[in-house]
Amino acid sequence: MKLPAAFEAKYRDLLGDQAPAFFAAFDEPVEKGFRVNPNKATTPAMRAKMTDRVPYSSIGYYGRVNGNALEHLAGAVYSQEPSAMTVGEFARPNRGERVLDLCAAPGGKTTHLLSYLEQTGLLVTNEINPKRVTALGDNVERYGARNTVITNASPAELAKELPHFFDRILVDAPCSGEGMFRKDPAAMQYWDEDYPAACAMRQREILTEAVKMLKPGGHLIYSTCTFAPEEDEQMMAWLLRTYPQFHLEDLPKSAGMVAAKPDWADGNPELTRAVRLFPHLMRGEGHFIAKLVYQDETVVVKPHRVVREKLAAGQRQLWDAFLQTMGVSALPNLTLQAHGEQLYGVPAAMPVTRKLKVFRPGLLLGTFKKKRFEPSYALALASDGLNLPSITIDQDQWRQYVHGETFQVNKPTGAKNGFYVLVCAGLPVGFGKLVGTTVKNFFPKGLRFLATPENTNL
Ligand SMILES: C[S@@+](CC[C@H](N)C(=O)[O-])C[C@H]1O[C@@H](n2cnc3c(N)ncnc32)[C@H](O)[C@@H]1O
Repeated sequence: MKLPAAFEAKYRDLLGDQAPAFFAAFDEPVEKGFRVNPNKATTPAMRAKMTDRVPYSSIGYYGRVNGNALEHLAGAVYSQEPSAMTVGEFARPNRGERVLDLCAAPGGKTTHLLSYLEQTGLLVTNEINPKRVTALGDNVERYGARNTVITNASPAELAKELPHFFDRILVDAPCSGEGMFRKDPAAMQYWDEDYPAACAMRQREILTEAVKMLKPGGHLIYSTCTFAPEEDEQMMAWLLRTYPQFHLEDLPKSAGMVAAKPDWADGNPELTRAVRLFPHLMRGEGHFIAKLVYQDETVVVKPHRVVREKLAAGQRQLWDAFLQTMGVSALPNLTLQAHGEQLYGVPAAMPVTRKLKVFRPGLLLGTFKKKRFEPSYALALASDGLNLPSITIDQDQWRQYVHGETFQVNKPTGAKNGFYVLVCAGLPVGFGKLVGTTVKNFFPKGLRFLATPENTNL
């Protein structure tokens, strides 16, 4: 692979006798990987693929999955390059925590964090770029999150609204992308020898805002997919010098990971606690990860006001009537908020914000039509554990469903006409409306495609 000459010269110098192996790795094939979602069912097709486990992740595997397969569309698997899985593993949140993913699209790390939050606590997942936030929304929807708010804000805008609020913040920083040259050679187009320094300036701005949002005792996880010391060791050295309240926590180095290199920055030995991933030393692309703990006794954390319910009396009646047909009295840990005709369930832990650009204030529950409530696709995908009425369909019926067709089912004994979550191989795949033995199709029009056994094979 033809690498930029200045890149080669830089790393020949930095890596010394390791340089030939490093450059040779650029001509090796890229490792593919996928994660399974522990909050969803595991299908037989998944089990057949879960043979070569990524050693540092209990939910990660080497191998490739098909984006059109049932398991992907229903959020049971997520395609992710194996090295990128280290970030979610080192960032691993505890149940109930308030977590911020500050640079989140398209959502690889966000879906990983969701796997460990198990629908508890709060995940605020943010993407500054309005064009990229849609993909983040799609992945959060597929993963079936009920504890997530998606914002489309700058780090400074978020920091104004949510000071010292989070237990854990992930900054998966925009970077010079050198670690992705092998996987995505187009990344080289943007690169010149000054690019890492320009990226570092932006990373310092992002980190300056991120530190304002951590609770004392909270954790900050910083990651890049570049080899550039300016954005890796030097960024962490700058942070430790600027904010003495931060300390690096030691990350275990396994499966070919190596310690970060103090002599590529200011010599601070603490930097060895961070991790570097080199493609010539492990099965994956280039990454850098550091985990910091914030210890500051002087910070006064002000209480945050939680979001209140907001919906008109008529809307409340329609929602209650819908819940009654579903046989449940309420959905746990969600505050109802109508935005026009759309009803959202806002995670109960979400505080009031005033000037934040919010892309999704929570889980979209559905839409108020004239005299009825129509449940959303997102609610069906997030329905694991909610005990909503369901109808089991087979793979042929699922293919008809994603193509937008109506289809026939064996009516479950005593089943009334109305909305049902359709479940295929244990996975909720969307709503259907049962009328007699016919299922009317509520699969989103924009997602429909002609599915065959071949093109939907996992
Ligand atoms: C490495 S990517 C994130 C990948 C994502 N975490 C994932 O795992 O799928 C970095 C993201 O930072 C965003 N970004 C760019 N400039 C930013 C800024 N000034 N503040 C915050 N995020 C920024 C980019 O739009 C991009 O989506």
